[in-house]
Amino acid sequence: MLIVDGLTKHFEGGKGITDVSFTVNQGEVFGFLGPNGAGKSTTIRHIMGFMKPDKGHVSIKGLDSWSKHSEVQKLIGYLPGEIAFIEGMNGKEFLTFLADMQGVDSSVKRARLIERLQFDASTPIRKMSKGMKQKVGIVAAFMHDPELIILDEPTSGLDPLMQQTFIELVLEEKAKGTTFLMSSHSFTEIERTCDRAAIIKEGRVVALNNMHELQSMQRKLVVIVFERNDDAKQFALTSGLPIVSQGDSRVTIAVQGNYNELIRRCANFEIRSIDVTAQNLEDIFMHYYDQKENAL
Ligand SMILES: Nc1ncnc2c1ncn2[C@@H]1O[C@H](COP(=O)(O)OP(=O)(O)OP(=O)(O)O)[C@@H](O)[C@H]1O
Repeated sequence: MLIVDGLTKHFEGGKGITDVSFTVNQGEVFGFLGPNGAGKSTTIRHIMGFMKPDKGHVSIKGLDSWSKHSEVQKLIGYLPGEIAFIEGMNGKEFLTFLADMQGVDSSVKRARLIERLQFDASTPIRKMSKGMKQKVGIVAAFMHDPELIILDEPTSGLDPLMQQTFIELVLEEKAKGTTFLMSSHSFTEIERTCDRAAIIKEGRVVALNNMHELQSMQRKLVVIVFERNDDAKQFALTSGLPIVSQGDSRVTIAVQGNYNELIRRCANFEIRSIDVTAQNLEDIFMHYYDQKENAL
């Protein structure tokens, strides 16, 4: 469905993207992960045909994104990182305006999406919160049943309940065979929706994994509080597990699959509490790159 091949664009000042390549198959949900400024939006703008690459190309259903951009854009539902609204319109008027341009009668689906996302579309856009504007953008990307939906950080500004509704919407469309590419900072969002994901850093794809592989990269941080400070000290010295931090009666360790070992080691001590938190995406990147660099 989508082929990104050797995409390179260098901006003045040395930023940009270099040799970005990946493919997204029909019906697949593909995640695009990376820290701020990694090059996600730049890649997406090339896919949309808004920018001419220095090198490489993008094709969608065999059509070149740059030279055939108007045909390509008809196939896509697109949510940009920052939506450009038209002055003076309310949500409904803006969506009707877009629907006319899309040339598809999407009124039924539009109303359903507005109901699911629970917002008042008759609110003037200039009075809308960031989250409400984001909802208008999501409706615009989904309403005309495009074959490919491209979303640039779709849940930024949405509360946790709406993030959940968004995940459900993606899964429903996926079940119908819609293809997705979405950039995100949220591991949970990517984990719940995507089949595969690429990790981009400093303009280069540094990893391309299926979700199972990505999940196994996610370490858990386990905070153990011991009954006695001495026990905490001894545990830290003798457990052989990777200690992240230690102080008084508290020891934090990073666990990546070695749960049995953790439980065995803890069994010798009086434990007051154990808390487990998942590493955030940024930490996964850091850990992943550290490993890579050490391996080189
Ligand atoms: N038109 C441009 N001219 C010059 N530099 C640019 C331009 N567009 C993007 N950049 C730079 O290229 C780099 C990649 O930006 P991009 O917006 O693609 O990152 P991103 O991964 O989407 O980040 P974020 O998560 O913050 O949205 C950044 O350093 C950015 O400042």
